[in-house]
Amino acid sequence: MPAKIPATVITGFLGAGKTTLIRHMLTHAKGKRIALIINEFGDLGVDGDILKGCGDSACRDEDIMELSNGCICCTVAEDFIPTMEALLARPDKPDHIVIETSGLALPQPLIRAFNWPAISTQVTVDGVVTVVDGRAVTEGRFAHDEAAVSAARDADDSIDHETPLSELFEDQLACADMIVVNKADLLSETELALTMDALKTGARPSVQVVSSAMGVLPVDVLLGMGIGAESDMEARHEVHHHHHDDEDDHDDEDEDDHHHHDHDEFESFVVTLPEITDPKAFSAKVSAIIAEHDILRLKGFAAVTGKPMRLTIQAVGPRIDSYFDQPFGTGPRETRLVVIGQTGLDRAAIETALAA
Ligand SMILES: Nc1nc2c(ncn2[C@@H]2O[C@H](COP(=O)(O)OP(=O)(O)OP(=O)(O)O)[C@@H](O)[C@H]2O)c(=O)[nH]1
Repeated sequence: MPAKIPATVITGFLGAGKTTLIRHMLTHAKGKRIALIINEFGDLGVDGDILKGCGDSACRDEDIMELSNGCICCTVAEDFIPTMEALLARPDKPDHIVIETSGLALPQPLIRAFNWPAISTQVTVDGVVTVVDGRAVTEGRFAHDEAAVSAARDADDSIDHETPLSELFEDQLACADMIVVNKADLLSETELALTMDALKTGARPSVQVVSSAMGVLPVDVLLGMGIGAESDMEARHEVHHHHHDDEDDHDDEDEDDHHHHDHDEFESFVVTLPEITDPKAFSAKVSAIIAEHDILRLKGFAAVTGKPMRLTIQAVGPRIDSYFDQPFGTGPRETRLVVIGQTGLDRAAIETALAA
């Protein structure tokens, strides 16, 4: 039997730094051929675009496969499995497969899909890497106080104290074989140490917790964890159930209902604008709009008058980043931004404010 191809799943909340980490990995995995499957929330393939054309890469553009933008947990059967099968049917097989889940995905159904016969005979899960925005965690953006929650639960089983945000975050952590506390550059040494300790305390004993800035980690640390064993799959499963143990004993179907529900909590839309003239002023305005409308994530590309390069705009919560990344291709010179938030965003007001 030929050796199975190892697959690494990269998960983590919106804007944690998954794409940044993968980009670093692809440009430092010399000699390996990596195939990449991307599932992004929102209708604009920003991540795929950033990863394609990143020059000296272990992944050729044709080895980057983007899943249609549905939620990966709900479309595993229709989308992910056929994509994997197509990849595995190619004559030139990759050395490693990397899957980037959307920041809003619950990774569990995806991980279970590796047990499908057509896949399990050829691919093994090497590890699940959960990327965490160290700054957001330190600021308590996903906070929920573990002790307070369990005390309240003990007092009254029927109370659901978790917001969808913290629940998603915990599910992503529960699946991890390795937790990467990213954005270490935005933390003091003490903050970083405290955050890492807190994550270690909450994780299974075998889980490694490492830190990074801009996703810089040795490729061998990320790929080649060699944790495909059934026992670990079981462990992940159990931790997952543990987090929902307020709802008795549910089977897989219940879980599917459950995350359908989670995904109704979020929405996204794309705003298309003409060229912008003043990137600084535009960034400042975008920041203000994000704060006013409680937008979780905004990203895309802007056309700036007089500049041949397109301006990549990335905002995660209150932080906004912009940089010129590559020339406009053949596409129209326009500004396209994807806006992601919890359901109830005032789309009309956001569009008007951005266009003003
Ligand atoms: N300061 C700092 N910024 C970072 C770091 N890692 C990523 N970023 C920035 O954070 C923003 C989001 O990074 P991405 O890599 O796109 O995050 P992601 O997890 O792929 O985002 P989604 O795909 O939208 O969920 C970008 O502006 C990055 O440049 C880091 O370690 N430090």
